[in-house]
Formats: sequence, structure tokens, C-alpha cells
Amino acid sequence: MCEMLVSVCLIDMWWFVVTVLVVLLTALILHVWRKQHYWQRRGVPVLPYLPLVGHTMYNLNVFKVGHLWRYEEYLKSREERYVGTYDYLTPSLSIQDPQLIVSICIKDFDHFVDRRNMDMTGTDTEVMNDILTNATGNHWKHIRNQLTPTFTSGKMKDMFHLVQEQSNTLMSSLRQRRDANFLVDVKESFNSFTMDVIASCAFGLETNTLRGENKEFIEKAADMSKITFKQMVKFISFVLFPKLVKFLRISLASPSLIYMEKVVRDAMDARTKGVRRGDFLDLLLDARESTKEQEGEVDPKGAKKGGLKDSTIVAQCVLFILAGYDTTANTLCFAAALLARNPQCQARLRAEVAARIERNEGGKLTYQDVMECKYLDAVLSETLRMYPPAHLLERKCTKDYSVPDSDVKIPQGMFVTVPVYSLHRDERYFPDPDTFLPDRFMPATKNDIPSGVYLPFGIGPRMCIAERFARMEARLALADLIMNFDLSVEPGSEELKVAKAALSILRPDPASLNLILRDTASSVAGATGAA
Ligand code: HEM
Repeated sequence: MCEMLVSVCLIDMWWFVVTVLVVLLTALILHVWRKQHYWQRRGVPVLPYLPLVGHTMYNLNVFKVGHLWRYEEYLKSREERYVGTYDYLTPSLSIQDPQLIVSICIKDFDHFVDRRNMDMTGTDTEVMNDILTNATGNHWKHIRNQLTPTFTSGKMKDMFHLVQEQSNTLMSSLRQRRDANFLVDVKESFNSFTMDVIASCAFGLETNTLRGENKEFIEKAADMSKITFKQMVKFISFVLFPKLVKFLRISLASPSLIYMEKVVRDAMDARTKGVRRGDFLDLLLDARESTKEQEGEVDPKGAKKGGLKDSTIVAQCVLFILAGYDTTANTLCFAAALLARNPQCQARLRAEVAARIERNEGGKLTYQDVMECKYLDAVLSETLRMYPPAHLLERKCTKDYSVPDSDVKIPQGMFVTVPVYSLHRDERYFPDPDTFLPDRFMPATKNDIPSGVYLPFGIGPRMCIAERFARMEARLALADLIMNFDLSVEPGSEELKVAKAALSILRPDPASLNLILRDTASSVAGATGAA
């Protein structure tokens, strides 16, 4: 009797546990389903997604290379002005209509001032809060206002000689690194070049990585742009539980950031005693001095004026390495790889540059030459169209927004994205989009490109602050490259492939970068004649 009672109790207990589990699971499924039907309830089309993880795995390139997945879906849905996506359970909106992109990023910018930011207050990497890409609201505006005058064309002209020195070293380095068949992996040399340029122009450091010196610096810098598995986990935790990550004071920055911070602080200390170099550090220190008396004042919109702090200056110099090294090196790699596969474009470019050089007494390219070579700029622009290093833009809604001509509302806090790569490969805007055609960007045709569809440097007040600098650096290196070498592809690797990499930077597959570089002494005359 007693045994029977025990077994009845056990069965009851078992049923109770199973019932509770089923109820909990059902509640969880309903919760997830409800959250991941936010857009469906509002009649907004949604891209195919996975339960629970939503679109996050695609954005992090886990299952498919993110830009290609987004492009496939874009081709099916491009008539829609916007499509819904989910970061795990959180809805976000991807904007596909160029006019709406312009509205959100320019006209109604005050509703979309920020990006996804990491509030590092109270952690060992608080310097991240001052980094322009990460700063928000009026704090961002204050820093951006201070930095903008350091990127004018006059300042670029003053810095040209620093870039020229590094470009000369790049040519010698490429020559030395070639094997007996003139074959060289250009990636390593371009990486070292952009690193040396940014270290020299940002804070006057002679890193000489092209000459094989200062290995620690380049390793740390390269480390900052790499995403390890541990960092990926931290990043996902941050996206899912930002408050918990902050509460636990988990650092999202790699230890290399701390190393870089020290390097910049040392350079600043040395500058107080040393000579001026006309680099960004000088310009930032000047900006601090010239606006010192405005410290404490605010402009009519509430942004602080004057008084850049030391830590803010350090943060920007570190950022220049983060933002300027990989992006420009990858652009150069893609440009060289495309020119090697398009000999006619290469000959035309060489002819244009040769004609400019012939006019100069010293036989050297000047800043003006580099800025006035139209075909050189067209080659660079077309490279950035086909392979924009940042294939996705992101904004955070900072004030509730009603999408014009629709019932859809974007609430404060929601993220919107812009699929840059997909827009650049849309044949409605760029006919024959998979073909390298620099002529699209020549003066006669480039104004036909509608606004909001060509965005390699972003768009609106939050676009890349250093576009002028990046274009000057890349143009000079390409002009020198084409005047020194005749580029061709190693037989068997004609297809130009993109590497599968974490996060949203496009990088060429290393196998596509083994190029043959023959000296051009004879081909320059040929190219000039062909023009
Ligand atoms: C080919 C080279 C480069 C490309 C393609 C590129 C592209 C971009 C893009 C797409 C953005 C985001 C814009 C947006 O959200 O609308 C950005 C932001 C930024 N870039 Fe660049 N960039 C390049 C080189 C550089 C260099 C050399 C530097 C520094 C010296 C730099 C500094 C920055 C900064 C500071 C921001 C943040 C601007 C802000 O939030 O206000 N970039 N860049």
C-alpha cells in the first residue's frame, strides 16, 4: 500500500515536472516567435532568418560570407524600400531605397546621429569612449568639429611628402620581395605601407615596417583589426547583453590597444619638447591650443566647444590606425589585382600618369598631379565600387522617426543598416556591375550616378572623415606602382576572390594576390604611345 502511494507520488511529480517544462518551453517559443514577428505584424517584408539567432549569424559571416548572402537576398527584394531583419530577437531595418538612404543619413540626420557604440566607462579601455567611430550625440559632434579642420585639402598637401617617402620605400620593397619569376604577394607590402604611412602621418612614428623593422608595432596593429574567437564571443555577448557586459566590466578591446595607447602617449610627450612634423598629432595639438579659451562653452545645439583632452587626442591617433590601415591596404590590393587582370586599363592609366610626369622638371609626381589625374581617380573609385571595404553601414535611431510615405515607425534605439555592396552591384545603377569599368567614374558620366547608391566612404555628416587622405594615399601608391611595374596574374589564379572573414571588412583572398611585377622601363613608352 505504502509502496503504491510512493509510486503514485513519483508519477505525479514526474508529470508535474514535464508539465512545467512544456509550459516553460511553450512560453519561450511564443516569446521568441512574438519577438521575431515584430516586422511581420507591421506588414514589413522580412529577409529569411533562423529562429533565435535571426540574421546575426549572416552578419558575422558564420554560415555564409555576409556580403554575398545579403546580395542574394537583395536581388530578390530590391523593389522594396526597406526590409526587416533581426539581431537575435531585436528588430532592425535594412534600407534599400536610395532616396530613403539620403533622407535617413543626411536630411533627417538628427534622428540617426549614432552608430552601435560600446560604452567602456569604468573599464581599463575607457579611451574607446572618445574614439570618433564610437562616440555618440553631442560628444561625437564636439570631437568631429575639432578633427574636421585637420583633413582639409591644404593639410593633405602639407602631408603629401610624408606619404611620398613611404611610397618610394614601397616600390623598393616590392622589387626586393619578388622571386626569380617576378612573383610577389603584394598584400604584405601594402599592409606595411599603409601602416608606415598612418604611423608617420598620425603621430610621427618612423615604424619602417616596410624595411622589416619594428615588427612588434605591426604585429600589435594588425592584432587590433583581427577578430579572435574570444573577442567574437565578447562581441556577441555585448550585442545580446550590453548591460551585463558593462556590469562585469568586460573589456572588448584587445591588449594591443593598451600597447598602442602607450606608444601615442610617448609620442605626445616627445612632441612637447621636439620639432613639428606637420602630421595629425601636430594638428590636433594646435587645435587644442587654438580653442583653449572656448573651453566650457557650448554651441546653440548643445555640443561642447574647444578644449580637446589629452585622452581624446590619444584616442583619435589610435583610431587612425584602426580605421586607416586595413581599409586602405585592402583597397590597394583589390586595385592592383584588378589592374593585373585588365591590361588595357593598366596601359591607359600608365599613359595618363606618364604624361603628367613628362611635364614636370624633376620627373616626379606632385600633389596637384595626383589630384588631377582623372583616370587614376576613376580606377580607384571603380575598385571601391566593386569591393567596398565596409560593405554595410549602420546607424542607431536617436529620436523616434516616421518613415516618409509609409506607416512604418523606427523607434529610438533601433538600428538601421544600408547594404553598400548590394547597391554597388545593382545593374539599375551600375550596368554590367561585375565588370571593371573605370569609365563610369570619368567626368562625362560620373554625375549620372544617382545619390545614395555609391557609398564606399559612407554618407552624410557621419561619413569617413579621412576620405581625402585615403584617396590621396591610394592614388599616389597606385600611380607609383603603375609607373614602376607591369602587373599581371600568376597563371591559374585569374579569378579574383574575396576572403571569408569575420565582421564587415572585405578582404581579397590571398591566392588572388600573387601578382607578377615586371619593371616597366619599356612598357611606359608603349603605353604613352597607345594613349
Ligand atoms: C580606402 C580607405 C577607407 C575607406 C574605404 C573608409 C571607409 C569608411 C566608412 C565606410 C566609414 C563609415 C561611414 C559611415 O558610417 O557613413 C568610415 C568612417 C571613418 N573613417 Fe574611414 N575609410 C578609409 C580610410 C580611413 C583612414 C585612412 C582614416 C584615418 C586616417 C579613416 C578614419 C575614419 C573615421 C575616424 C571614421 C568615423 C567617422 C565618424 O564616425 O564621424 N578612414 N570610413
